[in-house]
Amino acid sequence: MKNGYLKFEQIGMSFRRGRIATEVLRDIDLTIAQGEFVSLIGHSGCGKSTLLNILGGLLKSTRGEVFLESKVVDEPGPDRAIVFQNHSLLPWLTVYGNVAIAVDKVFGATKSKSERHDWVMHNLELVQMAQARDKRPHEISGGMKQRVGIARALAMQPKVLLMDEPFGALDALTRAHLQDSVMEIHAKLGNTVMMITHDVDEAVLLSDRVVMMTNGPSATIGEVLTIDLPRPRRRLELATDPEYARCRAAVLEFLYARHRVPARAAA
Ligand SMILES: Nc1ncnc2c1ncn2[C@@H]1O[C@H](COP(=O)(O)OP(=O)(O)OP(=O)(O)O)[C@@H](O)[C@H]1O
Repeated sequence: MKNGYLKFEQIGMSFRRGRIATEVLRDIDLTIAQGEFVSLIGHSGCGKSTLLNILGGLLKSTRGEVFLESKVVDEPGPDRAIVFQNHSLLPWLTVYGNVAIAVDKVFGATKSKSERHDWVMHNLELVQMAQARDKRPHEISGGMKQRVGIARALAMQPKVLLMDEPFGALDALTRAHLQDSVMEIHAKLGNTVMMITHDVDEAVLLSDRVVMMTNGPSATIGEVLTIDLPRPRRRLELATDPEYARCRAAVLEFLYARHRVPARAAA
């Protein structure tokens, strides 16, 4: 595991509306090792998506830089694939076609047609969606759509997988299945992952570290909690694990005692 693989250095972000600038993020310093799974948690509106979009190259920070393998991130690229909360599949393409379009774009010049086909199928198998290859998005469930979105992102072989509340729109059971799949895939491939979540259990279950953000405006990193639970992690066993309970309590304490949403804090 290489240290300092991904670095946020003194990131600040302000949005300007007319003559008024609002500072959303300030002084974000974070170093992520290769293969690490990091979750970002914080109250709504604190700037989690803004930070992820800066890493994705979709937004340019007003201060500071992001470095991936020592190179400045300043535009979107296939080395940082994003999975959004609401799948962004193309409705007119099949499950296969939705993954193939990304594979053709990234590997069109380096892999043959049959290699690309095998690679699409390999990634659909990783998320258990190979059987549904000929279906279109409207014919499959929300959880299945998210699986295809994850397959498409993984198929790009990104250096970093960015996930913005990837399971937020799913029911609890589907969510649990997908969390297990993501843990298995992470164990198999060793991807570096940065995931936004609002779910404390999800953050503790999946992550090597949980990055907790203070409330906005001018949000920053309040605390970083290392989750020292051995892998593979099994949710049923963890339910009674004292270290799991300690980590969970630490995140809850940060969010609901020390950084309550302003409206409630004032109440
Ligand atoms: N393009 C933009 N222009 C102006 N303000 C923006 C823009 N994007 C985000 N903001 C503001 O920045 C703040 C942070 O937004 P962001 O979406 O990053 O928060 P978040 O923590 O991801 O929220 P949530 O958990 O609700 O998704 C909000 O106040 C939002 O209104």
